[in-house]
Amino acid sequence: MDFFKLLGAGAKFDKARFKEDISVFKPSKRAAHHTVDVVDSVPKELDFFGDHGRQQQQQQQKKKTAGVPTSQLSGSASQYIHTEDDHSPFQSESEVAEFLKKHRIKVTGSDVPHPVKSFDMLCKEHEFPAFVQRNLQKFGFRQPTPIQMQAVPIAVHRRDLIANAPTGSGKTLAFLLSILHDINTPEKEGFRAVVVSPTRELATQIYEHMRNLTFGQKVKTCLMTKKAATLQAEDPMMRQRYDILVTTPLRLVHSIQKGEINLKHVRRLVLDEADTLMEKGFLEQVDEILAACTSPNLQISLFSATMPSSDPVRVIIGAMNSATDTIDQQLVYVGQEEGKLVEVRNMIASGFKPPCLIFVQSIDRAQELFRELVFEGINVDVIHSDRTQTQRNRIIQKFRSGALWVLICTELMARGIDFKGVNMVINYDFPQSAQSYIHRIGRTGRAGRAGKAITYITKEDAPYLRVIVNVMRQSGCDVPEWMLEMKNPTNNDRKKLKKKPVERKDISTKPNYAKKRHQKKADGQSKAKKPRAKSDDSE
Ligand SMILES: Nc1ncnc2c1ncn2[C@@H]1O[C@H](COP(=O)(O)OP(=O)(O)OP(=O)(O)O)[C@@H](O)[C@H]1O
Repeated sequence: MDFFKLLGAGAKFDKARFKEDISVFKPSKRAAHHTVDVVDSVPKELDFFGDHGRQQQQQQQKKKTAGVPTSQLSGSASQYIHTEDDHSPFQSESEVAEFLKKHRIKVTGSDVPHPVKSFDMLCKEHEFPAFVQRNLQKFGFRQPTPIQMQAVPIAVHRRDLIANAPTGSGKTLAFLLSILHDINTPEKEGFRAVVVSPTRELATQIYEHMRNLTFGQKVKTCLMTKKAATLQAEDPMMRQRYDILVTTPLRLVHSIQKGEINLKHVRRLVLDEADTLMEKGFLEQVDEILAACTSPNLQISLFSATMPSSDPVRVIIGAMNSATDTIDQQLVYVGQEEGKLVEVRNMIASGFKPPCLIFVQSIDRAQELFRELVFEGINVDVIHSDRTQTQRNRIIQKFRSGALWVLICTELMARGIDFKGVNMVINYDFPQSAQSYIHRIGRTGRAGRAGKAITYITKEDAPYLRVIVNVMRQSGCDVPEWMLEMKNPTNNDRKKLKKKPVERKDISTKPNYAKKRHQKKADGQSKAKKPRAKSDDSE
């Protein structure tokens, strides 16, 4: 059977150019004789639907809408933000069940509080202070997204919570509102709420969001930077001035270890991108933070777009991963490593719609790609954890303002960062896990906007391709049948990939002799360079 005849939307394979590679993608014998159960093959923690039925429904729906421009699909922005005509309290449990179904909200746990239909209902029923509703209006939040409808009422009832909702679906506002319900006036007893997030960029974004929500109020939020930590260490009275802390784990652990911070009054702890924070490296730090939060009233909330299965009250927002309908996901086979540069250059030459984020798997590769693209006549820069904080802040600000068209980045930028208008994400290097894929492509298609995600595949990536294909299929993308017949990587393969990325040739169009000369020079310089410090960032 010629599997490549079956190529459909979502995958680009130049059969003439790569004819020798076709065998790499031949299906496993086992798979070729079975109907593939897509839901089964998606990692358990990402199977948010848990029902194959919806999967098929989605595929049928997709077929019906084939050919319709992405921007017209399912009302785009309305994917998360539905305007409810009826704001009256729920009359019966069956009405609640219907509402949850309509908004694709799944809740597990006992005695779960009802969702709310609007911010008005939320603020009235749960007695939020008046400024919250005022500031929601002021900053343009008219109608809650599904995660906000359900997670906030749960949290205000002082329940521990695990919340899974797609990238760009408003999780930040959900946990900030839950904190503000409890902590909305200054009490001068030090931090009473802590939000932990894996990167400084994300922490800054959360801090700014909270500043907007508390606009005009005396309740104070502190972003734990090096400077803030030093100031608070020098003057312990400073610590009493703040009520809410937003921090990265390592920064907070430093302060705890030096005895510069007291978390005994903390009664709300939020872990954002919680699955990352539960991974080795961060977990030890999170343990230490938990040990320092000694209040018997401590309430913990975990938020992420990807999360392993476990128990407490759990809210799952149905759109499985990221902006299901709003991200047009494509795979492009490029053969060898060199094929990627050809693709990127073609894209630039043929005109593309910036802003665009390009993900690579290491800092070295980010720099290499930058050196290649800097002469292409586009505004491009590169961000990773070896750049200074000032540089990182400036680059993000430039990218946000549109002054930068292309931003090359490492995994550092994969999570949480809210660039509203990103039109395209390119996975220049194949992501190391389904989770990484979901978060990376989730930088586009946010809050209902349309976006495009392109993933380059080389021969070396073929054994792992199914990981992404499963996610694509589960989010309703058209995936050619032959891809679904490919072998699933074993759990060991997955673990291996997660630990160490695929080895790749340098990104370079320089001839070999020039590379050697350059390498000699670089070796000489690196002897003088000090080793890279371990940072908070997840790379
Ligand atoms: N109720 C709302 N109405 C309108 N816009 C909203 C609403 N809630 C959030 N947004 C906007 O949606 C965007 C995405 O929100 P947010 O960054 O919280 O997503 P997220 O779910 O945390 O995504 P990720 O998993 O990628 O971190 C933000 O620009 C935010 O301001």
